[in-house]
Amino acid sequence: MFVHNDDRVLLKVIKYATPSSAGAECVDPDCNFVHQWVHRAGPRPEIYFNPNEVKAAIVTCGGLCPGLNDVIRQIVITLEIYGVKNIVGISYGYRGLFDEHLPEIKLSRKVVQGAHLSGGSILGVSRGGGNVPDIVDSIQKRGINMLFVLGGNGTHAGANAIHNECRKRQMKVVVVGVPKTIDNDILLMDKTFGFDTAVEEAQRAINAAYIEAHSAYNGIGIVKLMGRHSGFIAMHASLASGQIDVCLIPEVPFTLDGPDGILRHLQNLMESKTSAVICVAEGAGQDLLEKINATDASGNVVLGDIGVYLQHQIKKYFKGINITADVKYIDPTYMIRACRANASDGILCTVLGQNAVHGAFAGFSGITVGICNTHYVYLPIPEVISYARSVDPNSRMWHRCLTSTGQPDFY
Ligand SMILES: Nc1ncnc2c1ncn2[C@@H]1O[C@H](COP(=O)(O)OP(=O)(O)O)[C@@H](O)[C@H]1O
Ligand SMILES: O=P(O)(O)OC[C@H]1O[C@](O)(COP(=O)(O)O)[C@@H](O)[C@@H]1O
Ligand SMILES: [Mg+2]
Repeated sequence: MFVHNDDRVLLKVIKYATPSSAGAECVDPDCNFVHQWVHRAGPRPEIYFNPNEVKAAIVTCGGLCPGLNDVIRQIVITLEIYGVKNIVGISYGYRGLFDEHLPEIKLSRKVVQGAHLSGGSILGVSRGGGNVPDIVDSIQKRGINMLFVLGGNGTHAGANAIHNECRKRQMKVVVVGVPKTIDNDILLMDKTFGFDTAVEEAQRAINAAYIEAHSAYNGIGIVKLMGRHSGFIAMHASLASGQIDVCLIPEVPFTLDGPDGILRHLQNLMESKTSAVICVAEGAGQDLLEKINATDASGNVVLGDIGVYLQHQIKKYFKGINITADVKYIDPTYMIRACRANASDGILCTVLGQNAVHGAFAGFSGITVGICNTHYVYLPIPEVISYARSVDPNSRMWHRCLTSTGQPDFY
């Protein structure tokens, strides 16, 4: 069963009645519906490559994310179904494309069969390094003509630059991305793989913090979750657990001190229910911390530890008002990131991997695959990385989260 090249998927599916409807995005006062669509993903009847002439390479970049191995596995399996025999893995992200000491890893169904049973990436990951012309020289030298790039915003910026350089050199090479970000910060898609697993795994940490807090006299638990600029994991994990009293995300500023601050709210919670659990995203409250003024190898800003800071400030506050408080801090971030994908992400990874290969065989390049309104689509890379997706503080989901925690505005 083939997909027609003119099949389209709508990006927006709500027709708002008025600009005042919750979450309305209207272009005019009547909220007329504007059709915005993207290509439907899937196999085409005509293929652009002779499978015998394909050398496919897969590379995984950036931080780890549950599901990387599932996607690698499915790309390999689907390529073999198309009849491709020359499939390689690139070691340690883009580094494997410029460091000549890192050999290619020969991939086949046999090699990847059980890869999804563990977390991480069988190919390894890395941040930073590499200039695009050197990477494209290496692609040319190795005879790679299909490149599958698994990574986040930075990786996709690299993938797009590689695609443009290949076009400039008139190379018959397709570059297809599969968005990997546990933070779920890629635009235009329902979610990215690994996010669901992260939310699920975070429940274990939240539950531990809850039990500790509820078993202690005036217990306060703090759980820090990933999310550099986007609080999706913290928001969804808080909503899922129903055990969180205060959820803090990068998109919503807060104060600690004063009558509207978090510390006073915690004091009220100790008086009313004798325990509290806080879920904080790593990028939250950075304005309260001393700037580190450093970036990682990829140029991402290094954040201060908001969890440690909160723990310290809460302890100091309760000591100052002479109230006993037992504060416990849990940072499960790397334990979550190293997990294998759950069932729902396993399906997402499988379908994304299959569609990445269909897109490459259709001859599309500079694209990435995603799920949009429950349908699988191909999106142009520049569109999805024009900025990082973040939680809208006016969104219904954030308000649902606030209703669930019962927290006030902290400013
Ligand atoms: N603007 C860019 N152009 C080219 N390559 C980039 C760019 N930004 C990041 N990269 C490369 O992409 C890789 C992954 O980036 P990083 O930010 O660490 O992870 P993520 O892809 O998850 O955002 C790194 O090797 C980095 O050097
Ligand atoms: O310790 P590392 O590798 O820098 O990773 C930490 C970062 O990785 C993430 O989980 C995801 O980041 P990427 O999308 O860039 O891989 C961030 O939330 C976090 O700040
Ligand atoms: Mg990045």
